Amino acid sequence: MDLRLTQEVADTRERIALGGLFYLAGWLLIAANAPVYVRNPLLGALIAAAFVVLAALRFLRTTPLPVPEKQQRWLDQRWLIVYLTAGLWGAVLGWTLAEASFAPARTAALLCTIAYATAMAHTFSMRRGRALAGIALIYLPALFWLWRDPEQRINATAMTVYLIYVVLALIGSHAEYQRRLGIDSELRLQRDRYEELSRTDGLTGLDNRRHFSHVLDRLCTPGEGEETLSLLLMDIDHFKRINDEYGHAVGDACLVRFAERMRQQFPDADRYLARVGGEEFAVLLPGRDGPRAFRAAEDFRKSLAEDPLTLREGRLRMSVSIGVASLDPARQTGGDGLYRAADGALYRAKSEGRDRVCREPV
Ligand SMILES: Nc1nc2c(ncn2[C@@H]2O[C@H](COP(=O)(O)OP(=O)(O)OP(=O)(O)O)[C@@H](O)[C@H]2O)c(=O)[nH]1
Repeated sequence: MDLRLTQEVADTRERIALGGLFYLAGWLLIAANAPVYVRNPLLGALIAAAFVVLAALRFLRTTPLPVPEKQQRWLDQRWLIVYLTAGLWGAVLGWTLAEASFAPARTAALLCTIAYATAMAHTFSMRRGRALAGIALIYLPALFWLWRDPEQRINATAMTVYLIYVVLALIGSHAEYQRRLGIDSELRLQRDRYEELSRTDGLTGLDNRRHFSHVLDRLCTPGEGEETLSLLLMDIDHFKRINDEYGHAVGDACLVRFAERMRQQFPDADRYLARVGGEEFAVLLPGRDGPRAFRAAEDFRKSLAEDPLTLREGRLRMSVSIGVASLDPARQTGGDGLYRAADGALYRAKSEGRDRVCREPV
C-alpha cells in the first residue's frame, strides 16, 4: 500500500466535498443581477443545473481500494470534477464580464473569482501543478477581459497582483502539505517499527514470549483457530556448557543458527515460531494432531543431531529436548493449559535423558 497516496485520497475526499456549493452560490448571485440571464432564464437554469450536478458529484463519498492504480484513477476523476467546475466558472465569468451591460454583477463576480482561486490554492495543495491549472481556469478568463478593457486597467492590475499572491500561497501550502505528509509517513513507519520490535525477540528475530502467548491464546479460543493444534516446546540441551566452553558470543550465534534451523524445518509455521526463554523455543502447528506434530518434532531433533549447526568458528554439534502437546478442550483450558501440557512433556524429555521427544498425552 502506498501510504502517501492513501493519505492524498483521504484528504481529497475530505476537502473536495463543500467547494461545489460555493460556485453554485456565486453563480446564483451573478445570474440574479445579470440582465442576459434574467432575460434568458433557460440558459441561466442550465448553467445552474450544471453547477448543481458538479457540486453533487463532489459529495459522492466513495473510497477506492488501497491499490495505487485504483487510487490514481479515483484522484483523476475528482480532479476532472474540479476542472469542469473551474472551467465552467471561468467561461461564464469571462462572458459575463465581456457584456458591458452587466456592471451590477461584475464586482460580485470578481470577488467570487478571487475567493475561489484562494480556496483552490489552500484546499488543493496536494498537487501543485493541478491546482495551478485549476486556478488558471477560474482566473485567467477574467484577467483576459479586464486587460482588454482600457477602463479596467486598475482592476486588471489589482487582479494580476492578487494572482501572484495566490500562486505564491499555493507553492507555500503545497510545500507545507508535503512536509506534513513526510512527517505522517515517518511517524507511521516508526510506529510499525516499534510494533515489530515489541513483538519480536531481538537476537533471533522470532516472536517473543509475550506475543507468542497472545497468539497461543487466540488459536486456543474456540472458533478462532483450527480444531487441531499442537505445540512443541524445545530446550537446547546443556546450553550452559556451550557458553562456558566457547563464550557468550558463540552461545548467541548458536541461538541465531538454531532459530534459522527452525525456520527451515517448519516453513509452514513461520508465523508461529518463538523464543520463549533463554534457550527455550516454541512452535505452534495449527491443523496438526499429536502424532503428526510428534513426527515433525522428531524430524527436527534428528536433523539437529545429524547435521550440526554451522558457526563462524566451526560446526557445533548439539541436541535438543522437545515436549509436544495437542489441544484437547476436555483436558486443558485455553493457551495456558496447552503450554503447561507441553512443558510437562518437555520436563519428561529432559528427565528421561535429553535428546528426545515426549508427547502429552501419550
Ligand atoms: N549466550 C547466551 N546464553 C544465554 C542466553 N539466555 C540464556 N542463556 C544461557 O542459557 C543457559 C541455560 O542454562 P540451564 O538453564 O542450566 O540449561 P542447560 O545448560 O541448557 O541445561 P538443560 O536445559 O538442563 O539441558 C544459561 O547458562 C544462560 O546463561 C542468551 O541470550 N545468550
